[in-house]
Amino acid sequence: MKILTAAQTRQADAATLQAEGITSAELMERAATAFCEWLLNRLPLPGQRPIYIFCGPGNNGGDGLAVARQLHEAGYQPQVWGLPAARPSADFTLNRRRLPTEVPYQEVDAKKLPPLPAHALVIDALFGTGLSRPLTGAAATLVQHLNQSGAAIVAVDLPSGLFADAPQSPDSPVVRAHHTVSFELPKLAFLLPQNAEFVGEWEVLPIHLDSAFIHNTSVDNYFVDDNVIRGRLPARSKFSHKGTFGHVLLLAGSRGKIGASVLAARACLRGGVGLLTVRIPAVGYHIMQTSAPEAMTLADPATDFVTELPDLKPYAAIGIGPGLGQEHATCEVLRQLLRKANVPLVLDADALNLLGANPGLLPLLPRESLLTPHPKEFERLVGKPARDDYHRLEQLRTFAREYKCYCVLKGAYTTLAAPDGTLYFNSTGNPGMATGGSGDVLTGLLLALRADKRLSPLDAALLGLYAHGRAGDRAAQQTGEAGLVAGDLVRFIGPVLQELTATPPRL
Ligand SMILES: NC(=O)C1=CN([C@@H]2O[C@H](COP(=O)(O)OP(=O)(O)OC[C@H]3O[C@@H](n4cnc5c(N)ncnc54)[C@H](O)[C@@H]3O)[C@@H](O)[C@H]2O)[C@H](O)CC1
Ligand SMILES: [K+]
Repeated sequence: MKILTAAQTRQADAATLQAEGITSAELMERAATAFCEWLLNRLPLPGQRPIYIFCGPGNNGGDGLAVARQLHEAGYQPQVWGLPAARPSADFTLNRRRLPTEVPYQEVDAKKLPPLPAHALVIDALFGTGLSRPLTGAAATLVQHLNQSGAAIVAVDLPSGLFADAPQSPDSPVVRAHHTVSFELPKLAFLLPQNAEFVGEWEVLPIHLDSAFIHNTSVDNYFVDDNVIRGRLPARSKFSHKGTFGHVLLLAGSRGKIGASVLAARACLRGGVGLLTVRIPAVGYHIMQTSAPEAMTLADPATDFVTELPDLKPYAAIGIGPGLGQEHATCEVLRQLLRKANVPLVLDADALNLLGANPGLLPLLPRESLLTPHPKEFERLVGKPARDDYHRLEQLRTFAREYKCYCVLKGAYTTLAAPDGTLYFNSTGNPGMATGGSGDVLTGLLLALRADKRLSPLDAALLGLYAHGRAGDRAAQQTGEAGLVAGDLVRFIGPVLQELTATPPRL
């Protein structure tokens, strides 16, 4: 799914009006109908809960007025409050006129704001994608009043005061919505941790914007949901053999962190790899052989950490990092690997910390390497903290472009940057996955998919991130979020990959 900017959303509206030959008021009616359908499925019967609709002067306010009319038609008695405005939009004015006389419409007076009972439902239709500057004056006072009311707030399209795709100034008030109900495509603002307190739970309802326009519009950001991923994994041919799915090498583990290498190895095996060899310090030899008997184990001459790079010839892809430690000798192994490897690399955890501590190694990264930092590791990689979440995304884009790599920033909506700077936001996963070892599982899974020659590097990465999150969602259904441990994810990799596999066309 594409993520459009506010400007592109306006263009999509215009393209839709032209392609369908409808008026902007008709499109607004469609948005209001979708919103009301969503709301009516959740509202108690009329009369049980007071509904307040706050409308701004633009088309977001116009949506609010159309919603008020439709709720009235459904038997509810909303109160509408409008911000005083010198030049309301044409569709606001039209819907103001269409508002039945039984629906009270009052102008907001910042000095005498309406009292809001805590059990009220507030619909925030003050500002949407047309917000052009931080809120001040009556609008700012009203937003603070709504936030302090304790009422449940549902925002139309965007919480008022929040920009769709840019940071807001820290002193500008923003509505703290419990739900944000938007139209057609998600907005970048919904996906950033710094906006979570304003956006609440979010939903995107279809209003059938012109699909040709959306198809032809190039964007910097994508949201990766089930529709994008399902069927991306080709079915296995009846005649495939273990060579088809590649022989991979995993360099991992150090004394006290052998578990990380075991989790990565198990995930790699469940990810469908043909053959797996693990390079591990001698202390981990027996552990690996018993915990992952399907893997071949190459013990390092050193007991506690990896000190020697094995012959790389047999391998279709190589992973390095889980539990690796940051010894000097291990850093030399990484340096040699970066110099010698001519197959896809997956780098995680201590391999990234070593890169961060030795930035001279970064230019050695082979093209299309896949790196999987969490925000702290990413900060070490780029060498400076981000000002905010938007700035971090720009750092991520720049990093991927500069080193021609795929770089994953792990977290809620884990974000993949491709070498051309495009960002892909993953939609699966849950807070239960914020637990030690879940990154090691991701590394193993990505390594298996990266070795699968049938998948492009982009597809391998997108599929791996999506499947990892979905395995986490399945696991959490059984264990609860708090009870989830990384090993639980491994069990669900197989079934999840099966679900995402392409099915042959029906006869
Ligand atoms: N495709 C869709 O998703 C559809 C969306 N619709 C709704 O339309 C709004 C966007 O409407 P627009 O008129 O462009 O903008 P707003 O209503 O958000 O606000 C514009 C209005 O507000 C003034 N303004 C801007 N910033 C401030 C400020 N800081 N303080 C005071 N006033 C401000 C500006 O001058 C304008 O007067 C979208 O979000 C959807 O809700 C359509 O209904 C259908 C299709
Ligand atoms: K709004």
